Amino acid sequence: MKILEIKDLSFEYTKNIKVLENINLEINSEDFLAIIGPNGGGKSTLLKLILGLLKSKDGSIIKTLKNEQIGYVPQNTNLNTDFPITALEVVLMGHITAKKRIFGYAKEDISCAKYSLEQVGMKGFENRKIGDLSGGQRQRVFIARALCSNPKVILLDEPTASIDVKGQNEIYELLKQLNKDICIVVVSHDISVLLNYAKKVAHVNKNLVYHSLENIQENIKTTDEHLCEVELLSALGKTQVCCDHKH
Ligand SMILES: Nc1ncnc2c1ncn2[C@@H]1O[C@H](COP(=O)(O)OP(=O)(O)OP(=O)(O)O)[C@@H](O)[C@H]1O
Repeated sequence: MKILEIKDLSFEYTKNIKVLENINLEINSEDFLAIIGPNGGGKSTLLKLILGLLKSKDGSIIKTLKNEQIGYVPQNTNLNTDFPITALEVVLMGHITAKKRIFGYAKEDISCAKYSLEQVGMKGFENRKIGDLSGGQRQRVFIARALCSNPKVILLDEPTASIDVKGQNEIYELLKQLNKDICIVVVSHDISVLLNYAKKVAHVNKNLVYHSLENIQENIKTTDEHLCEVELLSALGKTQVCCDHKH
């Protein structure tokens, strides 16, 4: 099912300097879409437009979802890890109805937050301080926070930045599990990891070039731990992957 359609979308922060130009993209409920591209290419801007945090005058974004059905895991979550807040409290922050009352959170909000932690493999960590968790565990907590509103799609901006290769794979395995029920859209530079999980790739560098990966993933697997973006794009080019884009 189509959940989002972007048509002829352009965006500029500064007048006459386009950061995104003529973007066309369709996202379906079962997708695992990787958004790749160089620094400053416009990936985060595209996510913010999808989330409605930025608005554009040019083009349209048609969503069949309510805003609360879109989960978001931002880049470099700006959380002071010295702040004495527990994993459970971080997750509760993502619960739209959760309000701290005089005697604490409502029982149903707490059980929902606990279930989200369980979904990301963090059962038993509810009362651990967020600052005491590893980078990978902390990222799972932020994914649990996004899961709280029962989203149909989760957008993640560089979810594995500063996490080691083992931790990256664990996060992507988790996303693969979640993708059984939820559409996943990930901005990432971790090309080799993404290759094993993404079903589609959108390369964003002001324009958007779309690739379906389904039939070529096997061909471009390498023994290297890290496949750089140039190698990936060259592999995509060699295998003549069809792109439904206009240059
Ligand atoms: N708030 C802003 N005001 C003005 N320009 C901005 C703003 N945010 C981003 N930009 C500019 O827009 C362009 C795209 O930035 P964006 O953060 O979307 O790129 P990105 O592909 O996500 O980059 P990275 O991979 O480095 O995170 C860059 O040139 C950036 O400097």
